[in-house]
Amino acid sequence: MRFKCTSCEQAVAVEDTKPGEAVQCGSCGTVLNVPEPFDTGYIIGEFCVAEHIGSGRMGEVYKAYQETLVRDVALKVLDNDMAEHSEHILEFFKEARVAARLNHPNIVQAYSVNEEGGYYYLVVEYVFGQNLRQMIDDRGKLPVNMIIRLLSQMAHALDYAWTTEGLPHLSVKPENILIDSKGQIKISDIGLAGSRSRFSEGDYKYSSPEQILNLKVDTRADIYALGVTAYEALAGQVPFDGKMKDVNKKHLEVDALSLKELNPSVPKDLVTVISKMMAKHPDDRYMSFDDLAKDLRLLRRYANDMGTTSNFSTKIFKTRFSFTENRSRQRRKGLKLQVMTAIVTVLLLLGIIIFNSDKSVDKTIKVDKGDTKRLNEFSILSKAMDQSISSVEAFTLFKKIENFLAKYPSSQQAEECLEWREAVLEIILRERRQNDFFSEESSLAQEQNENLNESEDQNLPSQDLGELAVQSERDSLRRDILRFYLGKKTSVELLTFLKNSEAYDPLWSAQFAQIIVKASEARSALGDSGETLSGLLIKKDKKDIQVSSIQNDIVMAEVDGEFKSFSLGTFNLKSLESLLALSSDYPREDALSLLFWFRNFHNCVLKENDELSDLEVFLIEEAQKMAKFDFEAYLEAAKRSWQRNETGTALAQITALKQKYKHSVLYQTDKKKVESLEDKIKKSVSKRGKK
Ligand SMILES: Nc1ncnc2c1ncn2[C@@H]1O[C@H](COP(=O)(O)OP(=O)(O)OP(=O)(O)O)[C@@H](O)[C@H]1O
Repeated sequence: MRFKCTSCEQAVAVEDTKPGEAVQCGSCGTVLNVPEPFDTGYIIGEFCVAEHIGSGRMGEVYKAYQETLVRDVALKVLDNDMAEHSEHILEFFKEARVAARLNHPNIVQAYSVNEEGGYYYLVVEYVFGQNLRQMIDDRGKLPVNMIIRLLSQMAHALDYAWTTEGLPHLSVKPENILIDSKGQIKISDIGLAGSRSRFSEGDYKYSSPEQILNLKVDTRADIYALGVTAYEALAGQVPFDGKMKDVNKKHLEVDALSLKELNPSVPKDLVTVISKMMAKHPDDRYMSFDDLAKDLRLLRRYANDMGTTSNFSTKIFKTRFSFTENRSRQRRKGLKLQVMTAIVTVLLLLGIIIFNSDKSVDKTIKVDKGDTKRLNEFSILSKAMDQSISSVEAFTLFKKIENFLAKYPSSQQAEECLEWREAVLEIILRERRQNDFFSEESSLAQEQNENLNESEDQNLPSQDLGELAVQSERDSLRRDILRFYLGKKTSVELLTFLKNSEAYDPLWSAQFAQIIVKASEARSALGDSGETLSGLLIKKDKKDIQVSSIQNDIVMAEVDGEFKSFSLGTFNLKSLESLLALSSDYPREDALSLLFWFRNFHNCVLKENDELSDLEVFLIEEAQKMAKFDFEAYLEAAKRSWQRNETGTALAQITALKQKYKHSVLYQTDKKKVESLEDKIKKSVSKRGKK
């Protein structure tokens, strides 16, 4: 484990020691006591724990500092109970990945999800401020304007999550609403509904009737919970209090006490909005957060005029509100009916399961011929199980088994498949643990090499499995990574990203991590000191040449014992070198370094007719797109300068364009266009000269 020395602030790494034992700091010699995991100073991944913030259903929450990115973060560490179940971990990772895709000013940003030493933790934006629970506890009833603002911001965030990812929050409550020091509202834990609900019965005081009844839920369940939250913040008490059983009953059947009576300063219109949010039947609520946001906008617009007697906007609300008292009552009846139906259904199901459990497998479901082949693949895996199966293969197989189960959930073969799925998951997790290559910077390269050698030495268990490993899931992940890479992300960001994706595709991530590290080295060598990239093998005029150095657009290389220089623009399109001729400045270096290292990393030299890997093809395509963009931008700039009569600039621009692209396909294709513009510019220049 690692922790920070309290004296010199350097990281101290210790092995086989227990918390409380005395050790000496390797840097300054101070004698220190080994802290408990997650005590202040404890280091996990690249995060140094600062303090414990609180506890939730998923586990403990800590404030920590991320030195590489110089920022505070919050670490949400999974409970041991939860971390013991591989399927929960997988779900946690899956949900965290979806959460990380969300990007909204009113949503606590999820950064990454990691594992170290058996601890699984989510890293999220740290919100410096208070949560709504603390505010209600400290201040009692909160101001009307603040709640309208809170509702609006929450509505935007929840609408965004629902419309972009189809994610309901399903745990909206004051504890999850954070208010930062500038008054900005941020909702936390979005996307983690499944992981959270595993270990508790839920936030019953905020649960919508449909959640209580276990019916299908959508974003309207969040509308209900947010209504309850707003009610509590304004009334200083929840609408329904007591034991879970009683509260559930009240959610289903009882109307809350009048908010107006509990807090006369709440305007009638706001009372109406909150009542509509808390309607028992989802159809009587706002249909979406967007609808709610519209009413809130109206409320805010008139906020200055709002008073206890104001009813200026009632007209507007009335036209929008779709429900009447009558309909509401009908709904309630309907709801009761649904409760009865739900109970009867559960009893029936229980009956069926108890008395006729054999029939839960429908043996008549036939597996298609094509899909029977899949089962053979699964059985091949079974034989190869104890041999070396890479995690990539395991992951692909896992996906396949999942698909099979989704298609034939109650077939005879499903049971066997479930067992295989479990076993495959084990492999994935085992590999994940083995690939923990980010724990120590210094041993990074060595560990990666080990991982790589291991994977190279592996005998692929079968042709079938080998093919399985090249599946689309993996490719899309690669694409993400490459986009990141080409999108000028820093290496640190990329490494963090890889660390997360490693759970998904550990082997490839490990390889790519090495490429990134090396490519960054190459890039900095290219950029600053002009140091060599000697040793790189590239293909030129059908010969393998060894690069001596690359600077700007010039490659120095030894060919037949002689040092020669080449313009990068002269490299063949189909080889990886063509990237240089095609891409614009920054990405060109990145992409090329990456490709060089990719090739060298695999100890192979690109031959003229070599088939390019998917990765390379993709990189080349990306580079081509970027180059096209760059080329057109040059052309457009020259044209504009010429139109503005800035002929000197125009000439310089067109000359630069030609110099940069004269060897590229882009130039060949648009040669006429370039030359005709050049002609026009030159004519203007000479006209000016004559004048
Ligand atoms: N990103 C964050 N920044 C600052 N404090 C946070 C952050 N996330 C959570 N907290 C605080 O940590 C505590 C525990 O949060 P957590 O989300 O784990 O549990 P909860 O919301 O109280 O309950 P539940 O797990 O049921 O959602 C809360 O007091 C919360 O305000």
